[in-house]
Amino acid sequence: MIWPLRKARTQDRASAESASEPAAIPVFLLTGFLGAGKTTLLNRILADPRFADSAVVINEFGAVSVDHDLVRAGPAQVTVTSSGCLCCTVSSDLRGALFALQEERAKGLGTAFARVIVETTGLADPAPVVAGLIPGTLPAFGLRDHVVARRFRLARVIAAFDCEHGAGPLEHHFECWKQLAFADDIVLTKGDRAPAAPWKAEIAALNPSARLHESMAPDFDLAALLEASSYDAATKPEDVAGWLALEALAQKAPSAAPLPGPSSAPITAAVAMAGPSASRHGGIATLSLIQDGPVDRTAFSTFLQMLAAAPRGSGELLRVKGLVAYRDAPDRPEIIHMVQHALCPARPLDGWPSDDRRSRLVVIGRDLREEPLRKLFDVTRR
Ligand SMILES: Nc1nc2c(ncn2[C@@H]2O[C@H](COP(=O)(O)OP(=O)(O)OP(=O)(O)O)[C@@H](O)[C@H]2O)c(=O)[nH]1
Repeated sequence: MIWPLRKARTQDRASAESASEPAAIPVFLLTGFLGAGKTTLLNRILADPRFADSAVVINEFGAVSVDHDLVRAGPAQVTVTSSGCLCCTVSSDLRGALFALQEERAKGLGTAFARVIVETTGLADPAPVVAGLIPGTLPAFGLRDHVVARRFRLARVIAAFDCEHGAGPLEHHFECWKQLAFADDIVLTKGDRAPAAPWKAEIAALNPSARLHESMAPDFDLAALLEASSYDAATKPEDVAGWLALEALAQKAPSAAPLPGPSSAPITAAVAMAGPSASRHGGIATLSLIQDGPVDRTAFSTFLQMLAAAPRGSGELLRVKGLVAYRDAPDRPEIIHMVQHALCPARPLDGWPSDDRRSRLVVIGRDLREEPLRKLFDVTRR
């Protein structure tokens, strides 16, 4: 007789608490290597009325902002973190962004949202980001982190994998491998450019628990990616628990420094990822190329072709993205994408997406030679 009564009282208290405490907002981490198709997937999600009530956190690095101009956010609230790569600044940037979203929500400001989608940079190591979102894994700093831990929960990790250009990153960039290992869902992209089938066995062996989707498949439903759940590291490949434990150790140590990435090559390009990012992403740097006004169409096309044809000895080119306007159409900028050395079709816009009307490109690569690149780009202004 006593136990049922006690149980009932405990349940009463629990339900009273849950009535006063709003349910934690699910956070979906969207990851995948440079150019894998994260922003494309995010734009698809944001264009779907079922997910219009999403807030978005975008991480960009480099001296010039490009990424958030490529997101077609619609009514979604977009927060940009830009002090470094998310995996190196998770404690400050991501938790800070979530706290700010929560504060606005509490004050009734901003657009109401039912979930948060965080798009990481393509080089992000998912371990610190996931660790930062699982309460108790990384140290909490003050009220902010306790609020974030209570009000948000990591729901799913979604990784995009590029069937066309994925081989190089998977072989040479450990981040790519790790992004797949942490994922609940892996979206195979660019199935229109290269078949997805040959990748399935390899990816399933890497992460047997992940659900595989093909972004071009007629039955691909975005709702499957964004379903309510709680991230469970225990269901992932064994290494995942080890990487999370290492993050916790590294951050709890008094001289906490980010764990280095697999490469320790020196940074040579101009805008190397600042501060701690440099040690995690050793050797990979971002270079920003900016023209205040529109550029010459022919000269710019030559510039891109030369970049695409650049021999391996001139550095490892991983990604080029940006917004460029031509002199003959200064109010209709075009979105430029290159994934590794492959130029993607440019997408013209009806107008500038923000007040920043500079033609600007971000070039990401390893051991890029800055001077020749800048000189080549300067020609586009003449
Ligand atoms: N043909 C084709 N192109 C795609 C597909 N998905 C993405 N792309 C193109 O690939 C390029 C890179 O796509 P993004 O969505 O910007 O890739 P991302 O992962 O956000 O890239 P980062 O910002 O560098 O991390 C763009 O030109 C896209 O249009 C796809 O399924 N098929």
